[in-house]
Formats: sequence, structure tokens, C-alpha cells
Amino acid sequence: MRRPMVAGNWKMHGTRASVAELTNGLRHLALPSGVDVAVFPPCLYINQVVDALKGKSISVGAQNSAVESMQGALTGEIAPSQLVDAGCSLVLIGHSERRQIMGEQDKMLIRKFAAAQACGLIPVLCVGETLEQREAGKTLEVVGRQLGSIIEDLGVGAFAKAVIAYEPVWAIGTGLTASPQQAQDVHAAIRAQLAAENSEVARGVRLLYGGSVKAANAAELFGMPDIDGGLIGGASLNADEFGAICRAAGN
Ligand SMILES: O=C(CO)COP(=O)(O)O
Repeated sequence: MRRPMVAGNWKMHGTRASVAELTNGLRHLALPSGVDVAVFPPCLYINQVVDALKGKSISVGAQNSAVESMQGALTGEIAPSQLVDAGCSLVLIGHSERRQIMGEQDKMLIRKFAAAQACGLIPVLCVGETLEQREAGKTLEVVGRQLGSIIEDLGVGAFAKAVIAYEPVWAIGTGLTASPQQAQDVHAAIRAQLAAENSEVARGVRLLYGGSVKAANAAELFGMPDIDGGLIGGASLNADEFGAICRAAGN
């Protein structure tokens, strides 16, 4: 059985004051014991969040990390080793906003993924198609290529210690959620792609769904056989809503 995971991606939101308020809310949540819960604050607030959540079983991750593992001359970047030093255990790799707005491509993401793993961070590889690609019937091709580039370079074994998040770009921040069946179909294809290389890795890897997940639709999505939890954007900025989503994964 895969242990469900619910992760909150705070994106570029927050101030010291709002982060204090949100972490205070998180500290008081009744979280289900069978679910791994994580938050991904902006880098600037990671120290604050790690301190505020001390003693709580909520992991902290970063939204991005450098192509090199160790500190060095790379202006503006944060090394995976520095994230570990700050108390992070996870990092998002290839979120669609970074692919689309920052121009991150598969070649760079392979390096980021490998650099993160070399430091013991768990990469959460984000994949997903645009609306145009879905309408052209290219969803599985696009997602398959994004996943395949990591498998080809690093081997399927890299996913023994990684998480995958399927986030259709058209469902992010739009209020449009993939239907449970639409999401399940892509998750099943992702697992099948991994299984073609190594069935044990495929069975064990957690596949999260992301894109307008809320307390109201979480249970239905998480009830699908290949959906092992969620990567939550907007709804993770409200502690009570986030707590309700975490509980939906625990049922
Ligand atoms: O991009 C997402 C999480 O990484 C999803 O964002 P929303 O939940 O705001 O749609």
C-alpha cells in the first residue's frame, strides 16, 4: 500500500506575518496519521516555517533548487545541500510555472532532479499538458516525454526515491479540475510507463494530482486507484481548507 501524501505549494505567496499566521493554523490542525503532509513555502520563508513547525509531522520542501548539489558560484540559486541544511526534505522539480514562465526544459530538469537526489532530497517531478496539447490529443505523449527524459537519463530506479505530480496546466489556478477519471487515466499511463521498466518501482511511487484541488473535490480524486494524494496550490494557503484536504486523503 502506498502512503498518501498531501503537499501545499504556496508558490510566490506570503509575508513574514502571513506565514506566521498560516504556520500557526497548521500547528493546530488535526492531521490524519496515515498521510504524509508537506508544505513548500517560498525559499525566503523556509527557515521561518521549519522553526514554526518544529515537533509537527509536516515536512518542508522548496519550490525549486539549483542544477548543482553543493554550494558554489551560482548567483541567485539555492543548492540542494543548502535546502537540506535548512531542514528541507523535498523539492519540486519542473513545476509548470517554471517550465512555462522561466523556460525550464527537460535537460535542465534532469540535472536539478539528480542534484537534489544526490543530497538526499526527495524530488517531486511535476508533469502536465497545456489545454492546447490536451485538445490536440497529445496529453499522454507530452506527459510521457516529460517523464521519459528523466527515466532515460537517470534510470527508472531514480523513482524509487521520488514523487510524481500530474498537474494539467489548464487546471492550475483556474478552478477547472480534471475529472477524477481524466486524472486517473493519466496517472495509470504514468504508472504503466514506469512499470514497463520496473514493476516494483511503478507500484511504489506516489502519484499526486494537482490543479484546483479543494476540500470539496479532494475525496473523489483521492479515491481513484492511481491517485495517491495531491499537490495543492491556492487551497493550501488556508490552514483549515488544507487540513480538510489532508483528511480526505486519510479516509
Ligand atoms: O500548481 C498547483 C500546485 O503546484 C495547483 O495550483 P491550484 O491548486 O491553485 O490550482
